[in-house]
Amino acid sequence: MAGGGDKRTPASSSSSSRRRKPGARYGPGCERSSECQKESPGSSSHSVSSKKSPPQMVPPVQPPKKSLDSPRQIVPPVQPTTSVDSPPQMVPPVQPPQSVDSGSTSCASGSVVSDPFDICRVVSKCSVEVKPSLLDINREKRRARELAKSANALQHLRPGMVLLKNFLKPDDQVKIIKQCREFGIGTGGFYQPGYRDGPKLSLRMMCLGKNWDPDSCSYGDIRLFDGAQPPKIPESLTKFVKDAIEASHAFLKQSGQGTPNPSKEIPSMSPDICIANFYTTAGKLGLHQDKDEARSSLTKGLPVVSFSLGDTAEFLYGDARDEAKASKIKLESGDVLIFGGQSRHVFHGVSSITPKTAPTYVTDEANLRPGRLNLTFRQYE
Ligand SMILES: O=C(O)CCC(=O)C(=O)O
Ligand SMILES: [Fe+2]
Repeated sequence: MAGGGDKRTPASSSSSSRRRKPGARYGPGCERSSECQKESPGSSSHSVSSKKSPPQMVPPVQPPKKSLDSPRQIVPPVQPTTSVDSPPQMVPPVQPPQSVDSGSTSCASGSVVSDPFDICRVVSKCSVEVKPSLLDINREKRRARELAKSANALQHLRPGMVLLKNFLKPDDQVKIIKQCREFGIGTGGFYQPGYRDGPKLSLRMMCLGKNWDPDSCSYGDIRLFDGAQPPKIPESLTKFVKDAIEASHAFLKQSGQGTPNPSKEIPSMSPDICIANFYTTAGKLGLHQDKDEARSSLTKGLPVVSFSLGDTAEFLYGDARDEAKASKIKLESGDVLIFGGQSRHVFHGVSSITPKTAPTYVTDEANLRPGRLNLTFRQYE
């Protein structure tokens, strides 16, 4: 969500300097205000009504303003349920004491509220589940590997934008999910961003490397509401990102793509930020631009590299914040989308998540909850 003031800010208006930037980044303020209420019970353990006044957090310290010249783009806000006068304050995640391993699920009632949010299911000892056989899982893994070699495995969507279908191998997907789960339940892990008296986003977010703050649309070294320092991006993840960029270059070099110098079209980068989003099956993300990284990174067009894991998303992208004009693609588990160079400021968002589309190695080996995990890697400077 380094959506340069243009990303995930919930909508509202206020004259304060910390007013929400409607439509910013994740654009939840506008598009998501109603979505936040729709989480399906199976997909999320939280159900917090936005109508109640949640306990208020210590007001976040105003982070230093970023030196971006480009003005933040404000989208006409869809009226939030919040009081216009009160400055937005982050709502602390509901904090039931919880040890994930000691059981955040109950046999009687299914999963219960837990924070930090666990993106994986805790498999209940007392429920009888019909699991796919190892044979089924292996068949699906084989299919994914074959698809990765097939004709449409790489797609040049527009200058600077490449889609690598099934790029992440099934076993690597499982490892990435498990790794994110560990980070996600630890310090600085997944939380549900929200605002006082306002809707909460129907996604959980966690940052690695640097923290992206939805309120100020800027990066910092610590998470303001709890002082947590985001863990560093592990080398294993960085390697997948570099491999993906190299694969995009090899693809662009191939005859027919007309790109003699692919690293001009998509520059290489060393990620030092990762924003992880977990979408429930009701999750969405409004059209936004990612532009909160430093100006040097943006002007070089250093790409955003996005990993999709779990259920399939309908992903929109285009030149304007206009869903009707946007192109649509499906992002499936294992897909890697890269947008840099001329497409670094492309508008993009997620219009829906299709339930029950995750492969069985994701649901039954990695135990990912129903929904989608998305990781976007960026280089800050
Ligand atoms: O979930 C996705 O595919 C997009 C996420 C995104 O745009 C972001 O984190 O900035
Ligand atoms: Fe984005």
